[in-house]
Formats: sequence, structure tokens, C-alpha cells
Amino acid sequence: MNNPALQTITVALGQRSYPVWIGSGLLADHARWRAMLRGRHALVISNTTVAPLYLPCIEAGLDGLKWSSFLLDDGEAHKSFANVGRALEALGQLGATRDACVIALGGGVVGDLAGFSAACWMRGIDFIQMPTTLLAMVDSSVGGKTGVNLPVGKNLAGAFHQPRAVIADIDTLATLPEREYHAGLAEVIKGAAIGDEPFFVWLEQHADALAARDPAAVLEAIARKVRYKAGVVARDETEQGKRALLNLGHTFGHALETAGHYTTLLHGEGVAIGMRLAAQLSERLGMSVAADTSRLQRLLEKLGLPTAIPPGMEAQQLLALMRLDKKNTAGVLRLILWRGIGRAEIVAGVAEADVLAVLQAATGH
Ligand SMILES: NC(=O)c1ccc[n+]([C@@H]2O[C@H](COP(=O)([O-])OP(=O)(O)OC[C@H]3O[C@@H](n4cnc5c(N)ncnc54)[C@H](O)[C@@H]3O)[C@@H](O)[C@H]2O)c1
Ligand SMILES: O=C(O)C(=O)C[C@@H](O)[C@H](O)[C@H](O)COP(=O)(O)O
Ligand SMILES: [Zn+2]
Repeated sequence: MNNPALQTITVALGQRSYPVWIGSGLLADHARWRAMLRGRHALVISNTTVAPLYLPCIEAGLDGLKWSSFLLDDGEAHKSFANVGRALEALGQLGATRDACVIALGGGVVGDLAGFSAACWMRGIDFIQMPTTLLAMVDSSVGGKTGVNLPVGKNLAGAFHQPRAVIADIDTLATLPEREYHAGLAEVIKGAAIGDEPFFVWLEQHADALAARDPAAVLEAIARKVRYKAGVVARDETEQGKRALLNLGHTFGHALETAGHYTTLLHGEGVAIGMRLAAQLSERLGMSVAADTSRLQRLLEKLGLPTAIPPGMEAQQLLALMRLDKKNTAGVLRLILWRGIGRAEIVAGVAEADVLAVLQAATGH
């Protein structure tokens, strides 16, 4: 299919390299993604909101295969171990062999759970990401972090398992609710805040266009963020080092999501608040200046994101949740802080008293 606006970005991982295709009409471009399927079985994992909208677009592409679908109920609370069990049951019912493929059609919840299910089935089968939220297009579909939440913490069970391809059909964003769109922008801003100041300036300059969902601006923002993330992942696939920078705002953000039982805040909203807290902590530690915190806060708020901790959450409770973050080692908090826009750093041994002081100032207790 001729697709003039199509962007192709490669995640370069040697023999496991894969394309991220970003453009219009890609779900219906069956020949493109069907070529990535090696065997005769496919399980489409989606949810009860997305499947009625977009499963019909891909069904004809599955003709000739033995396939079925497994639909999650909608929401972060369903990114659970129990649902991985159900997905594996569905693969069993299908009779999926090692050459089977899981297709993740949906947002990050579907993508993370589907990828983890693919990693588990027969110790690892192929999967393809078909992200349908902005957040999934710019972040969760790329890089191979898969997994589920546990009641004690976010993403605590999972595996690194790279997809065979990412098919980001931007037409699906037409039905995405406004709040979800903004949540996706948080992960775009994050990429720029970590390591790409020119992109941050571009976001400031195009904030109105992005808020209005101008198609050219949205496409450019997606492509720039994916290119940035693909580069980081290619250099450090399993987060032995600098990939951890992609976690800016997440130690705080994941604690906020968990404290809200995965229903109060969207992931992107937790990340937005978390980035502001990380900036404030950086300031407190003398690493950065207030002007950069304000600049970040202004951009987040202009793009419809919260920057304050919701009422009812307590500093001590949040700190306790932060102790279970995967970046920590025994008794040592490791956070992603920054020296200003585009200059994030991994900082080990942050004193709990400093983290608590920032949380107390933000929660009021
Ligand atoms: N693996 C990674 O690297 C990575 C990166 C970032 C986030 N994540 C994870 O991703 C998850 C968040 O993903 P998300 O923000 O996409 O949330 P989500 O998957 O819950 O989707 C958001 C909402 O949008 C709906 N939706 C999806 N596509 C739609 C469409 N086109 N039209 C209408 N409605 C649509 C969904 O049903 C849901 O209600 C979190 O679990 C987070 O931890 C993972
Ligand atoms: O890809 C990464 O690496 C990231 O950290 C991206 C994050 O946006 C994402 O939310 C990821 O799932 C968080 O990873 P975790 O290791 O903190 O669970
Ligand atoms: Zn994230």
C-alpha cells in the first residue's frame, strides 16, 4: 500500500531487530504485518473497548490461520497475573505451537500483558504490537519490557521479550479519549526531558498544535519519541545501565499509581506528577535550578497533565512503595534525577529523608 506519511524506525538488536511502522491505514495493510507471522496460529489479545472498534480491521488479515481472541476487561487493574493465566489458557485452547504469534491490539495494558503471555508460552513465542493509544505508540510497544502489576507494586512480574514488529496506525487515535491522549503526551515529554533538549523546545513551540491534535505535529512527536527510545533500547536492551533513564518520574509515578490501586491515576498522569517531584528533589539536592522545574511544570500543564499529588495519599505510604522499585538495591534508593532539561542522571544512594521531605511538601503531611 502506498503510504506517503509512513515512518519506519528500526529497533536495532542484531538478529532480533524489528521495525516500528508509524502511519495511517496500517491495520488494514494486512500484507505488511501478515508477512511477520511465521506459523499457522495467532491469538489476538485486546480488550472490551478496543476490540469492537479495531478487531474488524485486522480480521480479514488473519484469513487462513487458526486464530482466536482473548479480551481483557478495560483498565490498569486488569494487567494482572490472573489474566496472564487466562491468556495462556486461551493459547492452550487454540492449540498454539511454538511458531504461533500473539497479536497485542490495544494500549499499554494489553501490550504489556500480551507480551508477557507470549514470553511465557512454551518459554517464548512471537508477538506483534498493534498499539492504539498515544502512550503505547510512543513508549510501551517499543523496547520489549513486558509484564503485569501485583497488588504490592507496579510491573513487578515480567520479562524482557521483544516484539517482531510494531504497527502504529495513527488513525486509531481518532477514537482515543482526551484524558488518555494527554497521558500519552507525558511519555513524549519524558523522552525530551531526559535527553533531548531540542525536542523539548520543539514541544514547547508546538504545544498548541499538539493540544489540538494537529495530525502533522502528532506524527512528528510520535516519530521523534520512538526514534529516541529505539536508540536507548538498542544500546542497553535489558537495563544494565542507561536504559534506566527512561524511568524518569517512574519511581514516584509507580508509587502514586499503586497507592491509587491502579484506578485513581493513569500511568501517564503518575509519570507527569512523578517528573515534577523528581525535578523538585533534584533541586533540593542542588543538582538543578527552579527555573527548569517551572519550565517542565508549565509544559506538562499546558498539555493537560496533572502535576500535584491527588488528595488522600500520604508521604510515608508513598516512600514505602518506592522502596520496592526495581532500580533499587538492598537498602539503597536509586532514582532518575536531572541537572535540567535534557540532562537526566541515574543517582544511587538518595537519602530517604530528602525523598520524604519532597513528598511531605507535596502532600502537605
Ligand atoms: N512496556 C513499557 O515499556 C511501558 C511503557 C509505558 C507504559 N507502560 C504501561 O502501559 C500501560 C498504560 O498504557 P495506556 O496508557 O495505553 O493505557 P491502557 O492500555 O489502559 O489504554 C488506555 C484506555 O484507552 C482505551 N483505548 C485504547 N485504544 C483506544 C482507542 N484507539 N480508542 C478508544 N479507546 C482506546 C483503553 O481501552 C483504555 O481504556 C501501563 O500499564 C504502563 O505501566 C509500559
Ligand atoms: O522502556 C523502559 O525502559 C521504560 O522505563 C519505559 C517506561 O515508560 C515504562 O513505564 C516501563 O514499563 C517502566 O518500566 P519499569 O521497569 O519501571 O517497570
Ligand atoms: Zn512509563
